[in-house]
Amino acid sequence: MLEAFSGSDVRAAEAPLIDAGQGDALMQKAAHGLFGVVLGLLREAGRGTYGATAVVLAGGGNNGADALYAGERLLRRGVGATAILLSDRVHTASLAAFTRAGGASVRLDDGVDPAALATHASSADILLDGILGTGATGGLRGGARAFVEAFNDVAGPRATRSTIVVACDLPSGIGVDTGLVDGPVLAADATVTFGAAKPGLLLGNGAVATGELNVVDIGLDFAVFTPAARRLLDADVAALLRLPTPLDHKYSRGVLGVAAGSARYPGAAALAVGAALATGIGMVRYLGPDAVASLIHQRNPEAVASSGSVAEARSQAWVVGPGAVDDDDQRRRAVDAMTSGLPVVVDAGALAGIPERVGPQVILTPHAGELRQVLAERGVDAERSDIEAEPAHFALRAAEITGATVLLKGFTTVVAAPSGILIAQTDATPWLSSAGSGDTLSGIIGALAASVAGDDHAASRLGLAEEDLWAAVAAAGALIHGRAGQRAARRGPIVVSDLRADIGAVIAELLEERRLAM
Ligand SMILES: NC(=O)C1=CN([C@@H]2O[C@H](COP(=O)(O)OP(=O)(O)OC[C@H]3O[C@@H](n4cnc5c(N)ncnc54)[C@H](OP(=O)(O)O)[C@@H]3O)[C@@H](O)[C@H]2O)[C@@H](O)CC1
Ligand SMILES: Nc1ncnc2c1ncn2[C@@H]1O[C@H](COP(=O)(O)OP(=O)(O)O)[C@@H](O)[C@H]1O
Ligand SMILES: [K+]
Repeated sequence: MLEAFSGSDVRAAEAPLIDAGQGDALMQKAAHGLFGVVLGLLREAGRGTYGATAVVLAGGGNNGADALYAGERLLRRGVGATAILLSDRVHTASLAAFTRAGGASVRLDDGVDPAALATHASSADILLDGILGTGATGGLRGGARAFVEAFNDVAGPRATRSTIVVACDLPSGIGVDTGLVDGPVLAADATVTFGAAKPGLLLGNGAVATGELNVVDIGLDFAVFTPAARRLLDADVAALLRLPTPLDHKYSRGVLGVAAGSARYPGAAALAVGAALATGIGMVRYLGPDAVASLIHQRNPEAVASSGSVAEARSQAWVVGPGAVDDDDQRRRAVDAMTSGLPVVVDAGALAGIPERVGPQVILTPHAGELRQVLAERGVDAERSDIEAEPAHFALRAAEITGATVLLKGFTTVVAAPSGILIAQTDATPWLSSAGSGDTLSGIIGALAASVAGDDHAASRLGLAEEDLWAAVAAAGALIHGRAGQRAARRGPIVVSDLRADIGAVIAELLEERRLAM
């Protein structure tokens, strides 16, 4: 599990080492880690160090010093590096070391055109962003802001620009603890963060600006601190997957009940059932209109269908709501499932009927528009854009008010548990933003919930409290869904109903990694 600690906790973890006179050693470790990642990126781009060019952006704090020391190392390896100083008081010793190694520098002050410096920066192979680190407050200001705006103008969007931007500790322009981007941001191709990840690297637009995340160990001890956000890694998801044993039968492997679909939206139920079955669950029981059951049976004859009640259809977990609108039977089933005490994934149509207070085993899976509605019904007014800007804040708020686990969908999926823990996944591809994609996600999460429902050790295998298991299950579903999307996108644009083969393949890969790690 990747754990992220707030800027103030990182400072507190550094404090004893700095008091012991090791501040400079920490900085050298950070710079060395950054340098190593840059070498790797140059190699990946098919470049050596000789003849390659780098530009170091240095702000007024220690973040600039890390970048300048990394620049010094690059210079000594034959990289042509120059520095752009974006503050009047750049760290003296690191600038001197950079200069001694042969690096020229230019200061952005009155009379210097940011666009000219941006053009210079955008012609380099590597741009090291040492403008702002954990000392950042608010959106970019002053010369730093002018430079980043000019650079983004000149270099164009990340996907098409030629310079590789490497953020030192965090991309300048993101909120360290929130990921909030308020104004321009220097989006990175890779971020090298020191000591531990910061929450802003995992959340919201900050996660988008982070690119590939590398954590460099500089010897800080976080044992007494609580992570402010987490990200599941492959090994965590693999640890949740349940392998069938010779003693298993279809019921012991977990049965998922699905009360989804309606005369108006039959397809959503077929997608949720298909995705659940693709995870390798023991059985899916479908409850809903006969016409929807027939559609499901065209692709999944193994689904067991009826028009009965939740109490009659014995299951270990439920999915309710996808495609279920204007259908009183489905509405009743959704409420029965949510009050049954069993884990239940609540999506789309069922989000409008959540009882006032539920437990963390109830997993809500809204997109920002649906979360806006859930909050509005409980007296919290927020615009959809507010929720998109600060997804973690609003997901936590909804979890606190309802008592449910809340998974907020988007490029970055944020999961908030009522206990206050946050898990954020960035495994998806924008190709997944298509109709029916969320129905698939609920099927995957529901199947995982059914298969871990009887596993008393699942939470502790991940180092989590029992009550937070459902947040991990939801996040694991998001990882599998996102990864399946990435796999499918290699073939071309995604057709959601074709994702099921990729879901199975992703699970096979995760299980294989687990086998190799044992
Ligand atoms: N401590 C350690 O031992 C280690 C720390 N390490 C490194 O130190 C970094 C933290 O360094 P830091 O505390 O110096 O803060 P940092 O982010 O570089 O700069 C803050 C300066 O920026 C300015 N500023 C602030 N907000 C702004 C804005 N929105 N827009 C524009 N300017 C803004 C503000 O100036 P002001 O505006 O207040 O005059 C302030 O002076 C950390 O991320 C890591 O890289 C590693 O080496 C490992 C060891
Ligand atoms: N920009 C994006 N990049 C990656 N994934 C996205 C993006 N936007 C949405 N998604 C994912 O696509 C799915 C959309 O779900 P949802 O909005 O409920 O669609 P539907 O109800 O049509 O199935 C979610 O899993 C969400 O995380
Ligand atoms: K930075």
